[in-house]
Amino acid sequence: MDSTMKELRGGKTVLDLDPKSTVGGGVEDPYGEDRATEDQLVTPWTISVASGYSLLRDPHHNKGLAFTEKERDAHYIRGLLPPVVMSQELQEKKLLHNLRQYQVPLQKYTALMDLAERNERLFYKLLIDNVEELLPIVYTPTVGEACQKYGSIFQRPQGLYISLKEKGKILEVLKNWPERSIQVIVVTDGERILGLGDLGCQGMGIPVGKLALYTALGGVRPSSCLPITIDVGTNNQQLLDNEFYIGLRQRRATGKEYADLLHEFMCAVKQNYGEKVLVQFEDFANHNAFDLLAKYGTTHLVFNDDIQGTAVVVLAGLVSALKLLGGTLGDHKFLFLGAGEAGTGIAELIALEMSNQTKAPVEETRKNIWLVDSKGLIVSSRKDSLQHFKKPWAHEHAPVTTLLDAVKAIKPTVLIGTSGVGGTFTKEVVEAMAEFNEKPLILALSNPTSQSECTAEQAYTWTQGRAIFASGSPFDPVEYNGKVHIPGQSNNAYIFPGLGLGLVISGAIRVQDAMLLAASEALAGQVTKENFDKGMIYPPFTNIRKISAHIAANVAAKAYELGLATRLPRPENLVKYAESCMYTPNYRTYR
Ligand SMILES: O=C([O-])CC(=O)C(=O)O
Ligand SMILES: [Mg+2]
Repeated sequence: MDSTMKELRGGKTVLDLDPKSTVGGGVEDPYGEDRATEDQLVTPWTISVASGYSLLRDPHHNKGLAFTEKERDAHYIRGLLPPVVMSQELQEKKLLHNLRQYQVPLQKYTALMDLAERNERLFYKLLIDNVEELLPIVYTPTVGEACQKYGSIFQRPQGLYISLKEKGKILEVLKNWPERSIQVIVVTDGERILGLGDLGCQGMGIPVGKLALYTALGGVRPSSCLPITIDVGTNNQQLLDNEFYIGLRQRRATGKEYADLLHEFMCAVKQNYGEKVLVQFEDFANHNAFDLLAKYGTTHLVFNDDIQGTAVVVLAGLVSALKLLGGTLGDHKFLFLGAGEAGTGIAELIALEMSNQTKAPVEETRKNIWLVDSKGLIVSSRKDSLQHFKKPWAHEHAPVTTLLDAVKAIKPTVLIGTSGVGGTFTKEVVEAMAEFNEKPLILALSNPTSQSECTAEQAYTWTQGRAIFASGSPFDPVEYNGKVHIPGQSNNAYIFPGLGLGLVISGAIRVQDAMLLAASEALAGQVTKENFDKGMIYPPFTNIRKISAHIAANVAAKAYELGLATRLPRPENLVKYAESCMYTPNYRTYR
């Protein structure tokens, strides 16, 4: 096989396999070097490094104590390590043991980020093998606290920072990133980090966390992932006053200045990486998120995780909840608290799916869905003063100012919280839901845990154990009246890794609603009878790589059907193909 020379930072050279090997009946394999076959693990690439010292400090190649005697001789490592040779499994066991000694989640977070910086494969092996335990550390909720304290805990940059200072030079900045074949970018401007508000440049923890999940949960190769934070300032005065703040010390640029920087960024991304690179918008504020998605949705491969990813995971949860509740989507009535990205995004996807099922126009199916924002129920008399994304939901109704009154007036079967404000599903609200629903479906989706509209325990207690409950952030199982209830985690982490993998392996060039529905259907299809018997509406995260492969396959199939896939010919068995493309973190043998 061909080899290519790659310059390592510090002037060392590594011989690497050409990542564009051809596999699977002539289909160009986007993952090349990272296919998970046994063959690959025992007859791996050729690597020759001028200095063993630099090999030990390169997180992509470092294996620490797992370097074998032969490798220590061949790659100038002898003496640079203690004599013992340790297996990856034993290294993993040791790390897990050490992590469990920390009482504070943020300490676990920094320990895991240090590991990623030191030994990437061990980091991913640990994360994949212990996903349920470590997801709340690397991701929501701990990542939220990490962003709040990012300036203080900052050690090394983990992604690309593009600030107003880089205006006119964004293409050059992209070229400074050491990897060239980027397939997925997650970008934030930090203005609405989870439900925590404007964290400015410190929002970087979010793209880093999301992309760690792209690799661990979706099998996208780490070197193909690029976290980016766009810094246009922050309106968070506490951060501006904090001496350790890492971002621009100015208030947010808006209007043309903002739009121009974003436009330069989007153009530079396409110019540098081509049209098949996926750009995932993450945690932008409402007033930019919808506009960016609309503006670039027709020219770039873009996806908004908060509008679309959250919608897909919630729709999947609703479809599987129907197995417990009975009826069709059209038989249910939905009430949202929160009419921003997540609220209106979910509402629109539900209305679309209802319309597909009943053939009624979407203008009709929307009428089963009601939204409450900070000023009360969204009704037609408020139309003039509403932001454009709220207008489709302004139905005929007398004004209602509180959530409790809205619940009493609308009598929803499903209550969905996307408000970003913790504790807003009060006892009265939840009890009202339980009054006219045998099994009230309650989704408290705001993140992190502190912003959840109610806790799992509250939902089960206030409904005498009758609620079907899921939340954005994880909650432990709750015992009520001798029965254990397992809350679902309705988080877009179920979706974006598989959806992104599907886009990448099919070479898709656009995201369309039909692909979102395909992703949702695939997730709902992964909930087993055993899960339903336990009252679960989502499968456990332990199976997430298999789930992601099914989501990827369904999304890719839809991309081919719509003529949006460029990777030809279409592989016959897309699930198998998706699985075969997934990155595995096991060490390779270096010859
Ligand atoms: O990051 C998460 O856990 C889910 C999400 O996108 C958000 O809350 O903004
Ligand atoms: Mg988000």
